[in-house]
Amino acid sequence: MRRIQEGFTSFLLQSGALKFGDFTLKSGRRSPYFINAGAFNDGRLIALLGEFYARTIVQAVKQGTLPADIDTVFGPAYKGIPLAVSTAIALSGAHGMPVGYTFDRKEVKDHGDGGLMVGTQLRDGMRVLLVDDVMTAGTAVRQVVPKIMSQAKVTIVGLVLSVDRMERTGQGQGSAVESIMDEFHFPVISIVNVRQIFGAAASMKGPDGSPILDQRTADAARNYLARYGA
Ligand SMILES: O=P(O)(O)OC[C@H]1O[C@H](OP(=O)(O)OP(=O)(O)O)[C@H](O)[C@@H]1O
Ligand SMILES: O=C(O)c1cc(=O)[nH]c(=O)[nH]1
Repeated sequence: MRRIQEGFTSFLLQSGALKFGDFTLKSGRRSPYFINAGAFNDGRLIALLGEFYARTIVQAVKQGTLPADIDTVFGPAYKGIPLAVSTAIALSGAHGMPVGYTFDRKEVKDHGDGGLMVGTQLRDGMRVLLVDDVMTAGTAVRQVVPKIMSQAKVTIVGLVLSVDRMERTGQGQGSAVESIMDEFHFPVISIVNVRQIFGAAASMKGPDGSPILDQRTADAARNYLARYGA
């Protein structure tokens, strides 16, 4: 797994998906780093991303954390949509795990095909695997789970993320990921977490041989995690 984590950190940096600066998050927190899944904006990058998800899922199936018989991969709109599609392509192709893909509309469509969901329609008894890019406070997941369950009696078998930001949500010490696992009783697996990203990036050099992480960025990240990290 360590090789996946280092490879994925390089991928985040090279694609420009991992940015350093000053970002206001959905939770209102101001973060010195940000993962922008919108940077996976061409066929090669999104195919590579889908392959990282597929390899993580296959590994979790081998370890018994996820079941092998997943019916559909669900990505919450909007940025979850290309994740679900690229993961379904990678699983169904090279990994021999045929699955559907599903995503929600943010608004219900009342003409044509209509409905709230696009792709494989959810039916009672299906096993659904959620994918999303990052988790900070867990709000996106808390919003989408009831939406899924309003469609059919499915089992959500787990959630796979690109990055667990490992942030505390309330006064307690636990992370948002831990709260979601307690609340919904499914495993949450991340390709990489924020501490692994900074651990791997610390020894990486740019094309000109200079360190990827300058001291100021490393200090800002450390301070942010000391304040908000689980
Ligand atoms: O754990 P949380 O605090 O919910 O934060 C993380 C979520 O926020 C972002 O989505 P956003 O709602 O901005 O939607 P988008 O996919 O339409 O950009 C991101 O894609 C995650 O889904
Ligand atoms: O918490 C968020 O809003 C958030 C954090 C992050 O790193 N990336 C993102 O798209 N959203």
